Amino acid sequence: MKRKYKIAVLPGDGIGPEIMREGYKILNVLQKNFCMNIETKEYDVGGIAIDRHGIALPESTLRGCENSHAILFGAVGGPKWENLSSYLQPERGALLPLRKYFNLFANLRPARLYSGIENLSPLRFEIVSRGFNVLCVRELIGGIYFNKRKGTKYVNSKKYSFDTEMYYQFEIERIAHIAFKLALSRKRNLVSIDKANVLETSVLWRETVNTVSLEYPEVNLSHLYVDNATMQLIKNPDKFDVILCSNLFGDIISDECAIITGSLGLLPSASLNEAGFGLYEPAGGSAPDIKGKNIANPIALILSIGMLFRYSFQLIEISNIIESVVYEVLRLGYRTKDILQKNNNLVSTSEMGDVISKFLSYRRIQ
Ligand SMILES: NC(=O)c1ccc[n+]([C@@H]2O[C@H](COP(=O)([O-])OP(=O)(O)OC[C@H]3O[C@@H](n4cnc5c(N)ncnc54)[C@H](O)[C@@H]3O)[C@@H](O)[C@H]2O)c1
Ligand SMILES: CC(C)[C@H](C(=O)O)[C@@H](O)C(=O)O
Ligand SMILES: [Mg+2]
Repeated sequence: MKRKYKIAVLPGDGIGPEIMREGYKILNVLQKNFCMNIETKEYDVGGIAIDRHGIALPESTLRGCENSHAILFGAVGGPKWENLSSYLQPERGALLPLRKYFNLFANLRPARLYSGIENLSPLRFEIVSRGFNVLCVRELIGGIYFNKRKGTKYVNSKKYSFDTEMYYQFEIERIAHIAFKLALSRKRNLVSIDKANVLETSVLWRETVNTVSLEYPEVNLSHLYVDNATMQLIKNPDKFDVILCSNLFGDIISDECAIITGSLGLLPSASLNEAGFGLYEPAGGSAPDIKGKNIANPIALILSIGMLFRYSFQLIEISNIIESVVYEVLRLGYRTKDILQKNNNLVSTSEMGDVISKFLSYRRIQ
């Protein structure tokens, strides 16, 4: 009997449902043309869940995710829910708890500028023609995002707020091992990013990454302060291979990596736990500014499906095919508005999904 692949689909808010529609087209092609037994079940999450169930992460959604082999996530958040108490909002009420609940500490965000489509980048051709192929490895369930010592208080009637950055050594160790292992399968070049000239957590981060590095003598490790790293990425993007960051620094650095490749709408992500269970989502958000216009780029979501097949189902060939079809379509000049250049063929969200699924349907597993 064919293995059944059960995917919990959480479209969410804003452009989430729009790009997810294109994701379904890809899954349908895999089902029909690649004879895969894929079962999808959709659940509410984020603002839409607040509207329908009163909370951003309903029990039914959590149970649905638990009963699946992987989670495919669109995006959450938007102006409609911004005035709720912060812990009830879609981001802090659903996305962060989902990451924590499933222990998804390893966030992989691969950003790549393929040759022939360097013009997608806002950087000068002479810089990007040297190449850009980076895997951002972000710690996802620790640090300043999750520490409970946070809040807003008054002292002598002066209002203040605080958040606390804190890392256990084991949290740094486990994400460092992931980054080193991934570096072994790439160019063996790892840059760890911190702010060890100022922050205690970064001193521990650097010390721990150095200790872990002793187990990976084949990997060339270097450290950069985060301010310098943001600059070096723009100046010498080709010098990076794997980047290791804390939760907050990884959030920022990964958006920078995305725009080096042309758009946030191109950056996929996988968030994994020790057992390999994963949540897959575009690195970008619900993009309220372009919601409902059929102009959002569905590629980050489609590449996230590719990552899902790679990391949760170990179907590497399927994942490679999805990736290569996406880059073929881009090379042929099909572009959504966010990455449109002169002489390109402007397509809508749904047309991009149609083109990619059509090209995918011509492919076969060897
Ligand atoms: N994973 C998530 O669910 C997630 C991630 C980031 C932000 N958010 C939420 O999304 C909302 C908007 O946040 P923001 O505006 O800071 O970030 P955003 O990522 O939604 O948008 C930033 C910019 O990138 C563009 N963009 C993003 N994805 C795109 C795509 N697929 N195609 C074309 N352009 C795209 C947007 O139009 C916008 O100009 C907030 O509520 C935020 O908290 C959610
Ligand atoms: C929406 C937000 C909580 C989230 C994060 O900060 O992790 C997003 O920006 C991301 O990059 O996945
Ligand atoms: Mg982000």
